[in-house]
Amino acid sequence: MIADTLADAISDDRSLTGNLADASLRPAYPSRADAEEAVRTLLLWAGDNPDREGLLGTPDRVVRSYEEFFAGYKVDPVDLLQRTFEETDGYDEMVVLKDIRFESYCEHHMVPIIGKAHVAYLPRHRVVGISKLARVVDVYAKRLQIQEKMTSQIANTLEEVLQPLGVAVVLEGEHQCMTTRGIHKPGVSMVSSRMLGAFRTDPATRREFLDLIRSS
Ligand SMILES: Nc1nc2c(ncn2[C@@H]2O[C@H](COP(=O)(O)OP(=O)(O)OP(=O)(O)O)[C@@H](O)[C@H]2O)c(=O)[nH]1
Ligand SMILES: [Zn+2]
Repeated sequence: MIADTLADAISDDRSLTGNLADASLRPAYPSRADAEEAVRTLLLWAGDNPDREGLLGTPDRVVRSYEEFFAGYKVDPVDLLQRTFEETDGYDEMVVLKDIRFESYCEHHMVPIIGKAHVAYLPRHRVVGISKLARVVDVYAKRLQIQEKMTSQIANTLEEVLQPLGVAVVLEGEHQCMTTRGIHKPGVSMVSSRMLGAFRTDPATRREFLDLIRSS
């Protein structure tokens, strides 16, 4: 399902994050003109003149950029996983998709978190198209996030929809709020993980996954 507006998307429980679940706490969805006006205000706040030639098109460009950065609010990740394949001739080993680049946005500072996701699952009966694993990563990345929440959302969705024997998700992210502002520590990356099913209960399964994502 592709929702027409953010308001439609956030009225769907599966797309919800945080307080958006409670309609009474949800502010009205702004018009495009309101969004562009907000960018003009920020240009003024930065100390520049939004009416100078070089900045005249900037509110429109920023709003279009935001549509791209935050496209994940309009997609239901559950829908992405509906097509599965049963004919695997008994395949019952781990499936690992590693080094999936993601671009997300820190919910505290609204600056990029750029990194890699590694996703694995142990199929029960059916497998899913591997591009769909990367699509699920993208849907949650293209929202305002903290890395721990994004890690859990990816793992929980795969578990809920595929009902496999286990799911593992590891994210490595560089947070621009730590590299280009504040503490200014370039080169630092945050690692987060969520292990479910066999990846949580069976140390050998967990080890195999961690070895596979480490090897080049
Ligand atoms: N746990 C976690 N923290 C994050 C993530 N992204 C950013 N942060 C941190 O969120 C915190 C927000 O802290 P605040 O003290 O409210 O904000 P701030 O004054 O801008 O903090 P500084 O970044 O230390 O300048 C900072 O420590 C960030 O490094 C994330 O994905 N997970
Ligand atoms: Zn931040």
